[in-house]
Amino acid sequence: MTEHGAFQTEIYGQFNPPRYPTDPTQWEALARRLVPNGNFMYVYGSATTGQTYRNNLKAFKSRRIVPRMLVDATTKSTAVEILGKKYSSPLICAPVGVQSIMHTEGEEATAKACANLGIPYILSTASTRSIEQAAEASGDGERWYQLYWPRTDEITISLLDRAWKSGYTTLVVTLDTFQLGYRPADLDNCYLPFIFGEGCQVGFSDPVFQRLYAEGYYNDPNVPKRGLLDLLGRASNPFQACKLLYNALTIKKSLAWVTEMSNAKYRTWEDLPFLKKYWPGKILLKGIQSVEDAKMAASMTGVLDGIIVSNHGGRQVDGAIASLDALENIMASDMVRNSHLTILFDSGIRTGSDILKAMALGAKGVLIGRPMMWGLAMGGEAGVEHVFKCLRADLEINMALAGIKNLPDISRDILALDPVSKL
Ligand SMILES: Cc1cc2nc3c(=O)[nH]c(=O)nc-3n(C[C@H](O)[C@H](O)[C@H](O)COP(=O)(O)O)c2cc1C
Ligand SMILES: O=C(O)C(=O)c1ccccc1
Repeated sequence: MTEHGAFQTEIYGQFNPPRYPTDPTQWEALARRLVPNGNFMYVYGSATTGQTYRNNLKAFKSRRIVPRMLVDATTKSTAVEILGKKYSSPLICAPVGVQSIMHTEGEEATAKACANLGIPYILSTASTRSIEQAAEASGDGERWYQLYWPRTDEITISLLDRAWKSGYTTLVVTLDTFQLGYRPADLDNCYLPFIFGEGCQVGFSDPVFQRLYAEGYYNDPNVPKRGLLDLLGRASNPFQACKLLYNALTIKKSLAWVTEMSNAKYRTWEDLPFLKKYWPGKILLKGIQSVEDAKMAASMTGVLDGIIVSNHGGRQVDGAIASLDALENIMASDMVRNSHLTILFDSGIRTGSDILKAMALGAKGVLIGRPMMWGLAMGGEAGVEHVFKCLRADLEINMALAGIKNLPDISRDILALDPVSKL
């Protein structure tokens, strides 16, 4: 556990200027300059008009912290307990796919940064590293596995088995992305990394997927087979022929894996006990926004351990409720508040005071998405570490200045609605 003010000294006790900006509002602009435009836009982008994304941020701005004075804050601590384990801060790394588009070290860099700081790392099913590679990078660190629930049960069982054997302790089942949202930036840029196998490593390294693929399980009898000569005949030189052949082979395999990953649409609440049967650890549902769904989750004692209130960073439903508003609604339910569920939150967290606001509304921990990716773009492992260190110092300092001694004591009484935004 960290001592009083430890995160603040981590940032202030430096004799040289920091390598990366400490202002959270500068990370995105820096990342924009550092990576190719298509890659940047994939991470930055959101659904259709971007209104859900903007609403996520606005929901934070419309709530203001009302600081209390003459509170003895000498024992201030950002420590929290999540799912029965103690952590020095409520920060959690969000599951983010295709991290190689931000930095060549991809998920390995993020996993190492999290392990160095004692922050739970969540590996996405859409990763550019296998379950085992990411586990090795995460070492002794706490790690969770995010599931895009495959269509084929045998593959689901294989993924769960690999993850458990590789030391992942908690399963995060993402429900809101059984297909990608309508994302104009990627459509205009023709940007879809998975088609070329980027982000398919969890599947490509899976023995069951490999076997099924080799057995022709994914061959669609309705699609006429295009002959090899027909394909190669379209190339104007041998180099292009090799490229066409390579792409055709990868695209076929990628499409097979993407089909596997895009099938949560067939799942209902009744299917959840299946996961419990094959997963000995804790299970969280990610992507809950409605009070009704939160209540459903609360009724599933013995199967579910918690929910992550999230709208996927505004990337899925355009015009959806801001995630912070959803959290407030959900926490107003007595049934949810008094249930066994651990409530986590994401979508729109950019600063330490945002973390305070989400916790004041009832979150026990918060997932950081895009800011972590900007850190990855800025400097790989060191960049991700920097972003997390800044966020937790910012949290610690604002907490003390607002008169909050311990995060578990925080309540919504410290919040006021911004009168301007209500106009
Ligand atoms: C580039 C990108 C890829 C993502 N990939 C996944 C994923 O594979 N699985 C998942 O559950 N969530 C995924 N998410 C959603 C994040 O886990 C998280 O919900 C979201 O980024 C939070 O919003 P924020 O970016 O405003 O912090 C992704 C988000 C981004 C930006
Ligand atoms: O882009 C995303 O938001 C996302 O969740 C995802 C889904 C599949 C592959 C890669 C990322």
